[in-house]
Parts: sequence; C-alpha cells; structure tokens
Amino acid sequence: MTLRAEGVAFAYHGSPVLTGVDFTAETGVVTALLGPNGAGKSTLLKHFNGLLRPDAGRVLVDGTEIEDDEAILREVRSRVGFVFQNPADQLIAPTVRQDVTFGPRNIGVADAVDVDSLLARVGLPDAGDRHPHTMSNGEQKRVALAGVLAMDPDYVVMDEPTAGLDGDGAAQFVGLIEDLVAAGVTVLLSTHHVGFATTVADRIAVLTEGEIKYEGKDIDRETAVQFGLRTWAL
Ligand SMILES: Nc1ncnc2c1ncn2[C@@H]1O[C@H](COP(=O)(O)OP(=O)(O)OP(=O)(O)O)[C@@H](O)[C@H]1O
Repeated sequence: MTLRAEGVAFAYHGSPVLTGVDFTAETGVVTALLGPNGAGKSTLLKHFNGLLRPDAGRVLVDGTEIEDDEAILREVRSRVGFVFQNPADQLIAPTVRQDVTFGPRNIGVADAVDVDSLLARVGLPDAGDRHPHTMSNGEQKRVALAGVLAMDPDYVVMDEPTAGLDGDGAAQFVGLIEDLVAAGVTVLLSTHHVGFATTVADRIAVLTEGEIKYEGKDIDRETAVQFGLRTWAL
C-alpha cells in the first residue's frame, strides 16, 4: 500500500513548482520529504488528499488514482489525514472538543469519537473546553492532529510539523509520531530540518528544483548541504 506521485507537474498561475515528481511513500514507513524553503513540499503533500490536483501526471492512494469524483475524494480523505503547517488554517470551532469532532460530525459519526482519549493521545488531556486560539502554536498543532486522528486515517500527512516549535516542542512531535507508528498509522511529513527528518524517518526524499533529487534511508551532511539544507538541530 502506498501514496504515490507519478510524473506530477504543478504550477501556480503559470509559475511551475513541481515539474515531474516521481515519489512513493510506503505503508508502515515514516517518510520525510526534505527540501529548502519554497521547494514545493507543501504543494506536493497537498496532492495526496486531493487538496491540489496535478496539471500533469497522476497521484494514487493505495493504487486508486485521485480524480475529480466525489466518491473517490471522500474515500481518499477518509484514508489520508492532512495536518496543515499553520494550525490556524485547520482549527475553526470555538472549543477544542468541537474542533476535534468536526470531521466525524460532517459524516455523521461524531458519537463514535472518544475526544478525551484522542486529546490524551496528543498530550492535551484536559484541553477539551479550551478555545483553540488561546493555545500555543505547539498545542494548536496537537489539537489539529487529534482532529485528523478522529477520522481514523491509514495515513497522516504532516506539513512541517515542527515549524515554529522550539526543541522541546519538536521532541514532543517525535514522540507523537512514534506513537502513531505503533498504532499502525503511516506518516509522511515535510521538513527542512535535517536533524528532525533523520531522527524520525525511515526514508528520506529531497525535493528541489521541481523534482525528487535524492532518496535514501538516511542523508549525510555533505549531501544535505549540497541541496541547501543546513538545519541540524531538532
Ligand atoms: N497559493 C499559492 N499561490 C501562488 N504561489 C504559491 C502558493 N502557495 C505556494 N506558492 C509558491 O509555490 C512555491 C512552493 O511553495 P511551497 O509552500 O509548496 O514550498 P515549501 O517547500 O513547502 O516551502 P516552506 O518550506 O517555506 O514551507 C513557492 O515559491 C511559493 O511562493
């Protein structure tokens, strides 16, 4: 089972960002997509649950091509959860509890969701009645993750989960990702922090100049620097 991009090209208003991306994230493997600022990491990740559609090429979830078809998109979005880089793009309800149940409520299964255990899982056991916008950036990111987990996805795609977090916040995310893996969730994330990527991921891919230019189990410092990647700390 895989998330897969085949020859994916994408431009914003005529400015090409992805020019021919071939990339696979395998089930059971934590994959980190590294790349310098503006390389198109967010753009590529947004293709994996249909937030963006390629101008050319194909995107497949477990072998099914994502198409402009309501049933396919619903199915894909139930399997692939997406955690935005900026939690403000994701958190919309007046309380954490309402936010976490937003997705399940939309499909009529909110009653089946155990919000307190989801919040405990992301390290916020008593946050149910808080207003998301009174919380720190790191807490908001964890609420957003709880909301994604409420849909019981097979894959969680995280766009720059440690952006804006300090070392402790980033370390907390390492623990959360380990917990997801233990629960059988496949994680694909983007980052420009080489240290975070190599700590958390089993597989590294580097996106730069519109394409995947490197793939491996690890990446050494010299190779990372060649690709303009210079951030080592967690
Ligand atoms: N909605 C948009 N409209 C126009 N251009 C955009 C849009 N979103 C991103 N871009 C541009 O596309 C390019 C790739 O952006 P993207 O956010 O995918 O890169 P990234 O690798 O995730 O960057 P970062 O590490 O800074 O988050 C950038 O040049 C960016 O300015």
